[in-house]
Amino acid sequence: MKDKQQSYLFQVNLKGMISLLSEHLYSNPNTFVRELLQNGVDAITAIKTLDEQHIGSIQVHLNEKRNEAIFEDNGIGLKEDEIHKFIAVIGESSKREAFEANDFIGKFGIGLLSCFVVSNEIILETRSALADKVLRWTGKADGTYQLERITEERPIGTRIILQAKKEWAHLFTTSAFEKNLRFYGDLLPIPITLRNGHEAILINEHTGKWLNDDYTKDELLELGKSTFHTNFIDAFRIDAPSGKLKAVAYVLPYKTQFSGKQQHKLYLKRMFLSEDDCRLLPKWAFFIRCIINTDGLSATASRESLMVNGELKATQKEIAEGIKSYLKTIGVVDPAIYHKLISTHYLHLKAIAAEDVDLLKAFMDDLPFETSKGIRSFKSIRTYQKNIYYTANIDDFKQLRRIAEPQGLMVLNAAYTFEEELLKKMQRLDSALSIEEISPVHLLKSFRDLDEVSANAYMNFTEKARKILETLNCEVTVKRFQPTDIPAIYIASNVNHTGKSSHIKASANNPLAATLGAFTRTNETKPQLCFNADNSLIQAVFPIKDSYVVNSIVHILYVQSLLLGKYPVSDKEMNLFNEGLHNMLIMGIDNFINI
Ligand SMILES: Nc1ncnc2c1ncn2[C@@H]1O[C@H](COP(=O)(O)OP(=O)(O)OP(=O)(O)O)[C@@H](O)[C@H]1O
Repeated sequence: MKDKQQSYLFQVNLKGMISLLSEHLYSNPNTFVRELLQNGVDAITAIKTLDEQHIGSIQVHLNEKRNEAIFEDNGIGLKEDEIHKFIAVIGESSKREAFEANDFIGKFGIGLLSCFVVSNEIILETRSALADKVLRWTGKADGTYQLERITEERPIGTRIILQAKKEWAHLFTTSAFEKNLRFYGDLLPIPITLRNGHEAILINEHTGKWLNDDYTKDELLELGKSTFHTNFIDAFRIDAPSGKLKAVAYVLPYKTQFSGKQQHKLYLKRMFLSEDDCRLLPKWAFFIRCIINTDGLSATASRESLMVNGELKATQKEIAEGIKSYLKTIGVVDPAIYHKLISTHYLHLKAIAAEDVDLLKAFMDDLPFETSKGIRSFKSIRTYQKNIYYTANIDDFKQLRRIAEPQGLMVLNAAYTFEEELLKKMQRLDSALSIEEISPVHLLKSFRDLDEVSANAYMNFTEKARKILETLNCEVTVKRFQPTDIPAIYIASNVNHTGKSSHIKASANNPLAATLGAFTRTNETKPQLCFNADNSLIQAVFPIKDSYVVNSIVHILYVQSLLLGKYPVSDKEMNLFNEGLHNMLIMGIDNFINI
């Protein structure tokens, strides 16, 4: 090597490059159908710059016996120098630098190579609108090509002739071609005809009418039904000028998850691009399906997604605004649809309302929430009582819902995503609202202590009960609480040393027992049995002095409270219960109650 710096040119392994671009860039062997349609459309767009009145058409001739397909367009064609320059140079495109570049679908100069996936060679026969010669170019996957002149008379335009490789012969049938031509070309503005012998099928007869703003709502819904095989709740239009984008959005008639793939139909310059929304829709719009056409956004080279750039981001915002503005007005425009929308998609609406104040205002009153009195709209919750109480987790809600009822409280379950956020935002919006988080501890504080006289009167019983339950590692308390028909509540401890950790797990099923279980979470380390001094049975048993009787009653009430709280009961506890019951039966109630 000499000292002086020298420049070298990269070398390209042509065969490798063709294989890379044709076989590995595109995920689908049918891509050639799209690429050839697109070249035909672009060639017709180009000839229209010479003759505005030109009526373009694309014919696909199929010869199933010979596994041959010919794509024929009456577009601008190619001159000899253009063939050398654009067809034979990979990555060169006549469309990129053209004045009307934005009108063309292609730009990368590689699309034609997709034909090598299904065919060993590509034959292109063409007559340019700007020259008389009819030329045939034959390109092979090894990177060689021949160019010859043919004498046959030809109209202006281009034919691409492909012979299917054996393994792809099944794609060269009328049914496969019809399906693929429709899939990619159903929105193209140039008529595409599939011909097989005498048979001629027009591929895109009625398409694209929805792009006209005069299409009615019923027609849009019909289009949605035939495209997605779904009877949608509603259809509305979205315009996004940044992406020169027009879309019809459809509201799904069933609940959807917050994740999972949604099917859409995305077209770029009316050529089908993807069933994915290519990030155009906001992440919360799971309840929406769209048919979209964009004339202003760019595809990636594989033409299977959109390039993420400034226009795409601006378009995303405009689409999100479009959906939101529909949602904000639908209640006024069509109350029936508004209520259907809420009852089907309230979870998604809550997600949107959590990030958009206007939507929060528009929807909040009608959004449903789970409460201790069943599912209620926010409006009915806020009109039911002065203060709105909510729990931020499901366990607290389960614990509170039964016990809140007798206290005359409605408790709202705000454990689901967004709900607490919604409530807090509502509070900020409307200072007249009083929204407060509540927990079992709060409610327990509302349980009244006994006055000194009652406490002394019940001391004897309480002490006895304390001793009895000591062996079961359980504390005893006495309070006054609602509902009065409940004699005692078992309060689980969540600390393992009690040996009753399994009780705590099961407690979520029982609001009462679990309520008090939560109480112990604060400082208590032992479970408790809380007697209700307002309960008539407890009032009757408190004065009993007989230790034998008290023993039986305490065991029965203890196990009954466990069962009530849906806590598991051990064999030992069950035996105590049975024993107690047995004793009571033997004694006969009149023999031991001092009344
Ligand atoms: N049917 C046709 N009529 C006229 N010119 C054509 C036709 N098909 C291809 N060409 C020419 O061949 C060039 C290369 O085509 P190719 O499909 O490989 O790439 P492209 O369409 O330019 O871009 P892209 O890779 O984005 O599709 C085109 O730019 C165009 O000049």
